[in-house]
Amino acid sequence: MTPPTALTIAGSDSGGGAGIQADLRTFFAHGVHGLVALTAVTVQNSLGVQGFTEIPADVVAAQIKAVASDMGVDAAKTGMLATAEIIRAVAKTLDEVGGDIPLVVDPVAASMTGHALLREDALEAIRTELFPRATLITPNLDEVRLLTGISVTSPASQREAAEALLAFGSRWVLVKGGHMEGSTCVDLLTDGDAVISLSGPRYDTENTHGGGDTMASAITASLAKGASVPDAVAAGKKFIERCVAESYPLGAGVGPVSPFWVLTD
Ligand SMILES: Nc1ncnc2c1ncn2[C@@H]1O[C@H](COP(=O)(O)OP(=O)(O)OP(=O)(O)O)[C@@H](O)[C@H]1O
Ligand SMILES: Cc1ncc(CO)c(N)n1
Repeated sequence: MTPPTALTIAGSDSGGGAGIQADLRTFFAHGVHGLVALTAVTVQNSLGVQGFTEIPADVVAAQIKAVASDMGVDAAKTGMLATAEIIRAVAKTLDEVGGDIPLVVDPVAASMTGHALLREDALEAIRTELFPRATLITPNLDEVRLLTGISVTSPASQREAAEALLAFGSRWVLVKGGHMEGSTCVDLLTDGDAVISLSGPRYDTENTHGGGDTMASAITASLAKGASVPDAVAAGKKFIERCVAESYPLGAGVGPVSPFWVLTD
């Protein structure tokens, strides 16, 4: 039987733990066929990002059109978009191929080691071009600070930030709390009416490379299967928790989260 399809519009991680590699293995783990529009090639390992080169914006647009026109896209997500030009091309192309495709925008600005994955003017383009088209945006706390100026340190400031982000026009906002202090990891999901707090244990591991990408692509896979946003996010939270719990060391730096448990569960 033909499985649902999910499109990732994102960069390649040569280390295999983040970017399109994380997205494709997460789609596979959900029984969803992954489609790819590659935006950039990063030179990256467990120690960080050594550099990247972007794909021409018209080639990014052509990849989206090629798969959407022939195979169909049940849900899409964006990760590393690299430049404002690529962001504008992605927004325009998504409008052309079907504005009603559920879209998860993970506003990737930097790797977890702090290396920029976005040229300087591009975060503003994500905010103005993609957020209004998004079903859900999934910023981490660094991205929240860059986008709103709010430093999230408490449940109250997490909620304040979520409301400020909603004003940029996405249907739903998920403020991820992976970088907050404490023995639990609390993510906050809201559409302005519903406010849903998703809390889980914080696992004691350094190996969280690809965690944000894996969570956003798990949510996208559930949306591709027809789940509602709250159900897709709740399932994504369970999925990423297990992937963090089973993460493994690889290289001298930060190892990746792992979806391999689905093969033996
Ligand atoms: N140590 C941990 N234990 C359990 N869950 C975690 C841990 N770290 C992060 N998470 C969860 O993983 C998901 C991703 O969160 P996080 O805030 O780390 O995203 P991110 O910063 O975008 O990821 P990345 O590390 O890939 O940049 C969230 O649901 C968060 O609660
Ligand atoms: C290609 C790529 N996309 C996203 C991230 C963020 O995890 C990364 N490190 N590399």
